[in-house]
Amino acid sequence: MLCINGVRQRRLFTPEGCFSPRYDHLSEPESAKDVPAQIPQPAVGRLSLYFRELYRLREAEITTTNSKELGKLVNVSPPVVRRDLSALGTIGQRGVGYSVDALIDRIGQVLGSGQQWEVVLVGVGSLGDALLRYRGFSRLGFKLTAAFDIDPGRIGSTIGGVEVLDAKELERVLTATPPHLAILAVPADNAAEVASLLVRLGVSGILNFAPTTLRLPPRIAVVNVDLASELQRLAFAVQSGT
Ligand SMILES: NC(=O)c1ccc[n+]([C@@H]2O[C@H](COP(=O)([O-])OP(=O)(O)OC[C@H]3O[C@@H](n4cnc5c(N)ncnc54)[C@H](O)[C@@H]3O)[C@@H](O)[C@H]2O)c1
Repeated sequence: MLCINGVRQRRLFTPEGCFSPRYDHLSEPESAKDVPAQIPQPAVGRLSLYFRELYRLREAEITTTNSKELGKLVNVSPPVVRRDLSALGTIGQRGVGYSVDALIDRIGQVLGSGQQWEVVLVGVGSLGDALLRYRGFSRLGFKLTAAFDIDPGRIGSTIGGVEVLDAKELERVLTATPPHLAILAVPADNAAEVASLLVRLGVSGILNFAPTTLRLPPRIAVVNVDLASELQRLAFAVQSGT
């Protein structure tokens, strides 16, 4: 589960658990004009899964799909697929199904992948190193532009094509080219301080891997990723047979 940290005013998710696509920190892209106001949070998770599978279909040179096929790929029923996709507007054709390209465009538009997001990484330990090497971000519109660490053994190295800079350079680099998002992969004890600095330097959203709760202004979107909690949920599911 991605745990959404509380944000009181401009929310990524509303109190009802609905996703409100946000473009408030950017000049509004053309695509944002046609984005549904709210989407239930579970549907957002499914849209992301459809998106991933649609990419696979496109790579396999498959040009159309339907709710049955898509549902099978992400393990949900065809009516759920149809409901999720109809919330995005009319994109399917009876008897023909959905154009893979059109669906990728539309879901990408709604989830914000139809635009380029600049992302910085802070903390290039074992986790940060793996994230820098991961090739899956770019196709979703996320560009890792810079990485920072305090360890002299890491500074100056290039990982996944990104040079690791001294964290002392954060202010200078981010002031020159403010990123939209940041990934925080520092130890928990240092996370709050780094997060506050990132916010002061203009970052609007933080993907937080540090096992700590960040207290940030309500306008900042925070998504906490906690694999240990996920394992705990899995163990619970196995134990309780759910
Ligand atoms: N969410 C998850 O599922 C998950 C999984 C693994 C690790 N973690 C967490 O992610 C974080 C990173 O884990 P790791 O295994 O890579 O740890 P690590 O110790 O290997 O790496 C942490 C890195 O952060 C750097 N660092 C420390 N303070 C910094 C600062 N102020 N500015 C910039 N860099 C700084 C360190 O030099 C080090 O390179 C930890 O908080 C860990 O608990 C989360």
